Amino acid sequence: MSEKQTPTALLMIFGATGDLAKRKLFPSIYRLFKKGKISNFAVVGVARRSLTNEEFQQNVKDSVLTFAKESENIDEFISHFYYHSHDVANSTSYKELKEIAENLDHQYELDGNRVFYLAMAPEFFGTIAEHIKSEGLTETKGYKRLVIEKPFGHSFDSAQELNDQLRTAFSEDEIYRIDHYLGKEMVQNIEVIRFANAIFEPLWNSRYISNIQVTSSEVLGVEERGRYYETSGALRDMVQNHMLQMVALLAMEPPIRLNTEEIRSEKVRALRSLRWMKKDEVNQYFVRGQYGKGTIQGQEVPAYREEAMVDPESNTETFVAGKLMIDNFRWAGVPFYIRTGKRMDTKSTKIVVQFKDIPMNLYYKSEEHLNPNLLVIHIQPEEGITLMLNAKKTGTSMKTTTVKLDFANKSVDTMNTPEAYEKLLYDSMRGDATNFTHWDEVALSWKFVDNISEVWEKETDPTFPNYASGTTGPDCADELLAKDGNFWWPVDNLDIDPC
Ligand SMILES: NC(=O)C1=CN([C@@H]2O[C@H](COP(=O)(O)OP(=O)(O)OC[C@H]3O[C@@H](n4cnc5c(N)ncnc54)[C@H](OP(=O)(O)O)[C@@H]3O)[C@@H](O)[C@H]2O)C=CC1
Ligand SMILES: O=C1O[C@H](COP(=O)(O)O)[C@@H](O)[C@H](O)[C@H]1O
Repeated sequence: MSEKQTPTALLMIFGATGDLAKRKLFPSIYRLFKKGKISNFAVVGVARRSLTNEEFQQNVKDSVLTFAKESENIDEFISHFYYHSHDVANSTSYKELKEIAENLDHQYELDGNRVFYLAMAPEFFGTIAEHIKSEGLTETKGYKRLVIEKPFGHSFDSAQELNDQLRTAFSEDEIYRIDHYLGKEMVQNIEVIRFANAIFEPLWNSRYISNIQVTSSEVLGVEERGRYYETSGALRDMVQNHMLQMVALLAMEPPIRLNTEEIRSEKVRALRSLRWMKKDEVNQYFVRGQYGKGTIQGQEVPAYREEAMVDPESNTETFVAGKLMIDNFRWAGVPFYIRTGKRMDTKSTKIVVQFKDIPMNLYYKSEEHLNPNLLVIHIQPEEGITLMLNAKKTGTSMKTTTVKLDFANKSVDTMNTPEAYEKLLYDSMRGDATNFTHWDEVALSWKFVDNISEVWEKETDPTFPNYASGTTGPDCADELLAKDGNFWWPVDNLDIDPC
């Protein structure tokens, strides 16, 4: 697992003038530097446009000041940054990069350790990896690792093709596939909540749990990503990766050791247990939606079909809800409900574990309504855990009331936070691949999602747009749970009645 607590490495960022580098990567590297987690390091930014080292360093500085909002030792920090103007298809340019890498290796005593971070459009991933290998950048006495952004393919077949290309240059244990949800504090906490608490693990099965709900709702629309989103939709954009990863962590068996291989192998087993749907069953288990216009925080927002670079008759889903069944001994009969959507009423990612009702109502009082116990894991924007219990109302009567036990972690940004990238970058530099997705997980997730998209791509949904922006999504999502006698627990305020 962790190789070294203060790793030394040359970080080569392909796509260093892009949005991800500016908003997430530079502020994250800065935080690692500021906390003293890295000191012997150098960064080579690689992108198409022509920039001097000084101009690039100024960009990095601006990004840190804007997104990390800090400036301590900033000039020392940016002195570690270098720039190389480069076209991904140009072999000569990789030779120049090799020379730069060797010089920096020597100058910063980096032991030949190299992390290649691909923060570029996915169509370039394979070409870059092949050139890195063919032009000798992987010939180094230290480690070589490839960190790769999403999306990892568009289907199982394209993901496999990409994987084969990457594997010509890097072995599986050198490939770090980013799923930024795995860097989130409370997603990493799922295992600890489950396996470090005697009060949960014995109950974590079909005897005591009625259903588990995982919601990731966003207020933002597709913004300027219409072109990408039209080919992706919520199913590929969120379900194939983040949602299934959270389900795998909730459903997996306790690993025999808390190391990368054992955790991954349990996640793979959980994904392998997902019930396979026949084509004519897909719409019984999964429903979709597309946002229409609406009002969010007092502002009118356009419908998805009116967004830039979106087909005015688009059939792309911006919302997905699904019922996953995990056909193994532990979970037989327990639905895992997932939902994710854009332009919803709240930005929130939450997991609600609903326990089964107790076998008798308190003292057989039929008029007394008892709420089920709930364990709520708040992933974002607030981070924490809530346990909903029943207790006696204060006073002389024996009436019950629901009480909340709350633990709140420090609140972080409402967005895809740099903290997640900070942890993942650090892990990639010190060789801990636990919170990255193994090819086996990617392959299983794609096969599951392909089965759904193959059905949806053949059927235009005549109800689109079927939810107004600023709402909790389409009615079909509520009907999906109502068929089972269940309902979605609200994600913004658990004190109110279920939605
Ligand atoms: N932005 C985000 O928040 C997130 C992004 N991602 C993923 O990260 C990756 C990068 O996204 P993002 O930063 O938004 O993309 P951008 O479009 O903002 O940046 C693209 C980068 O690629 C460079 N580039 C483009 N063509 C070439 C080429 N032929 N040769 C060399 N460099 C080239 C650009 O350089 P130049 O500008 O000089 O042309 C630029 O640095 C994508 O895979 C995306 O899916 C994942 C999660 C979130
Ligand atoms: O990967 C993605 O995630 C973001 C949501 O991330 P979050 O950390 O803000 O929950 C989503 O907006 C984007 O479409 C998707 O590509």
